Order: sequence, then structure tokens, then C-alpha cells
Amino acid sequence: MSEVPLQLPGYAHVYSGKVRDLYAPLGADGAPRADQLLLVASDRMSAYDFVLDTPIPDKGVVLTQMSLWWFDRLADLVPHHVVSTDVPAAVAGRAVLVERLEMLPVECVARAYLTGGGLNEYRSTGAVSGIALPEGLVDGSRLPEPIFTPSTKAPVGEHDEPIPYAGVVAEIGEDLAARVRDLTVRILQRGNEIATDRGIILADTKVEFGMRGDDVVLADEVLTPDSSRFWPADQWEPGHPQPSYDKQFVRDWLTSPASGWDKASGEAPPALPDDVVEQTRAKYVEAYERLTGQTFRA
Ligand SMILES: N#Cc1c(N)ncnc1-c1cnn(CCN2CCOCC2)c1
Repeated sequence: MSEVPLQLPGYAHVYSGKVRDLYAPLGADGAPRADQLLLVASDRMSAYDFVLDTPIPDKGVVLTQMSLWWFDRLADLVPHHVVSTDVPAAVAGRAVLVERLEMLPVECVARAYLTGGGLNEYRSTGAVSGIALPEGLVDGSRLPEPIFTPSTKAPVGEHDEPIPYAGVVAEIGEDLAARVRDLTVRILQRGNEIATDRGIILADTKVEFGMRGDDVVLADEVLTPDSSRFWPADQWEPGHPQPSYDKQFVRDWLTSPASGWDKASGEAPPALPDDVVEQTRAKYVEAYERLTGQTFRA
């Protein structure tokens, strides 16, 4: 689905990713400012590497408010890029004005549980990102401690590629590599200290950092279902793929006969039925309310 980005008076469209769009505020001279960006979270949802045709109402608002909540709770660990939530009415609640940073060219991933690509690498080598792990781990196993498993920043439509820690050092230097590694792991640890008690396991997460002078600044979004694997804690059972907190209704319907879709066909998935959309919206709202203890207001 190629969606024309929203026109926002006073802003120039800069970039569109799978589920988020970037704008630059216009300065008094009418030119895009170089010091700020407007990050807009859409209601688009991706599944099986496709951006689905059917939006999930309020997803952009829920994930933006969740990310802002986490930025506040991580501020003692790392400064963040948020400037203001005073944004155009057309994107109220789902956009954030941020400081434009010199972004580091690394997807900083930390894993507290073993699954997905990390599990595949472990099954082949007994390690993930060069970090040897105990024998006998299975899909969903909790790791002895969270590990840093960075990847490249792939262009839109391509997959990020895992890189060894040495690759990060080569890219950004030893000091900075150690700083972003330690911060990424601590962010996930802090996230799980808070989330697990509230019924959500954060199996892994991807964060992005930018530089403000010599300071490492947390950018992008943080600890949301789009940047992290959210699992229902009460259903955690190592040994098989874990249910997704937010994506399971969509995955189950798309892989059921009801959808008429063949995942192996390479064809785009069909539109979602209303009940799957509403159940998915409800899971995003539920995750927000469990984490923050606040009632979601659209
Ligand atoms: N967050 C944030 C942020 C920030 N605070 N400062 C500078 N850049 C970014 C940013 C946000 N997304 N991307 C990746 C998309 N790029 C957009 C441009 O074109 C290349 C791809 C960079």
C-alpha cells in the first residue's frame, strides 16, 4: 500500500518508513529547519514483512504515548531527543517534535529472551553476535542476562543484517560502541523491571541513538510493540514460539483458512476483518494501560 504522506502546513515531508513518517518544521524563511524533526506515528501495522492495507485505529497515538512514558522513566539512564508534544492538530497525540541529532549508523538491539534470528544463530553456532550462550536453550528461553546483538540500518524494504560487536567498534569507535552497548542492555533491563510485574515480557528491543556533541542521546521510539517483542507474561512457556501480545490476532487470522492468504505466495496479505482490527486495537490499549497504569484516551 503506497500511501501519500499527510500534508502538514508548516512542515516539509522528509521520509516515510513502514509505520512512521518524518517531517521538518519550516523556518521563518520557509526553508526546512535543520535542528528539529516531527516524528509522526501512523496507524499502519506491519506483519510478515508487509505493511497491511488495514490501519489499526489509535495505534499511532498509543505507541507515541507509550514511548513518551518510557522516555520519562529512562531519563536517569540516558537523555532523550524529545523537544515538545505541541504538534499540529491533524497529528495530535501521535507526533513528537524532536531535536535533530547526528544519528549513529547502528540498530542497537538487546535480547533478554532467545527467539527469532537470534535463536537461529544460536542453533547454528551456540552463540549470538559472537556471545557464547549456555547449551540447551530453546525458543523463548530467558537468557542469563540481556545481550547486545546489533545490526545494520538497512534501507526501507530490506532486512537489517546482524553485525558483530567488532563491526560496531569499527563503525563508531571503541568508546562509543561500549557506551551504546551498555545503554541498550540497561534500557531493556529497566524495561523488564517495570513491564514484567505488569504482565508483559519485553523479549528484545531495538533502540537508536544520536549524538549531541559528546553526549549519547536516545532517539527514535523506545520499548514499544513496534520496536520490541511484547509477550504476555502469563503465557510464557519456553520450547515453542511465544504468542505476541499485540500481533497474535493478526497473525492467527492471516494464517487461517478464513483469510484465503498463502504466506508462502509472496503476495500481499488481504484486508483485515473488523473484529481482528478491534481485537488488535484493544491489545495495544491494554498494553499501554497495564504499563502506565493510566486509562488510554484517544
Ligand atoms: N528519531 C530520530 C531522529 C533524530 N532525533 N534526529 C535525526 N534523525 C532522526 C531519524 C529518525 N528516523 N531516522 C531514520 C530515517 N532516516 C530519515 C532521513 O533519511 C534517512 C532515513 C532518523
